[in-house]
Amino acid sequence: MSQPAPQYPYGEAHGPDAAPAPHALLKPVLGFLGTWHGRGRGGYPTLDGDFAYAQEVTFSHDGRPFLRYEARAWLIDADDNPLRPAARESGWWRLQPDGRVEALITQPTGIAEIAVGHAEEGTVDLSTQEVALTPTAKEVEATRRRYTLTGADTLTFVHDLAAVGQPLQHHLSAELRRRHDRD
Ligand code: HEM
Repeated sequence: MSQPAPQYPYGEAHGPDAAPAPHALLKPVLGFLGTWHGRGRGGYPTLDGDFAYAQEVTFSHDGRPFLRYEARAWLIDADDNPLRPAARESGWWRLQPDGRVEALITQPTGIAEIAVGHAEEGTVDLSTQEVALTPTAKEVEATRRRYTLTGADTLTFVHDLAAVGQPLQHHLSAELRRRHDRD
């Protein structure tokens, strides 16, 4: 008797030419749309040494003036073999008419960030406005994230971190390439 539950009827676009058409406010970030992967290096004064990691990042939209953002990383050895899963996060970048970006980003380590910044052609620079922590999360005070399109298919990412009593400083940098098998 009962009808099948309705399926979500709206599409998700992973590229500027995919449907639905992007909202006009997404113009400064159209080059980010899609899935990226690559390698990076990280470290922090409280850690024993630097580490190498690989990462996959996806930006998509549903026609409204925000991007959906998802990233997952894993540690790798010198031959690119996976060592263990590392940070994951997901969130939303809300584009404003003057190019400001308001971002909401959450991580399974108990950290939720509200970050603000701006998008110009090819770069997005976000700094923490507020961090909320679950009771057992590591003490994170602030972050700064810079994403730069260095070519149509290359994206660099730099992440600074103020946490566990340390001032804002480098935690991660990565160079990502666009994946063409997913659009
Ligand atoms: C590509 C993404 C990331 C990678 C590969 C990464 C990797 C690491 C690694 C390997 C450690 C050492 C502890 C461990 O082995 O788990 C660490 C520590 C830490 N990371 Fe990250 N991380 C990433 C993103 C982030 C982000 C987005 C934040 C915060 C917003 C963050 C905050 C921290 C903090 C607070 C510590 C602990 C430092 C300490 O207790 O001394 N990480 N990270």
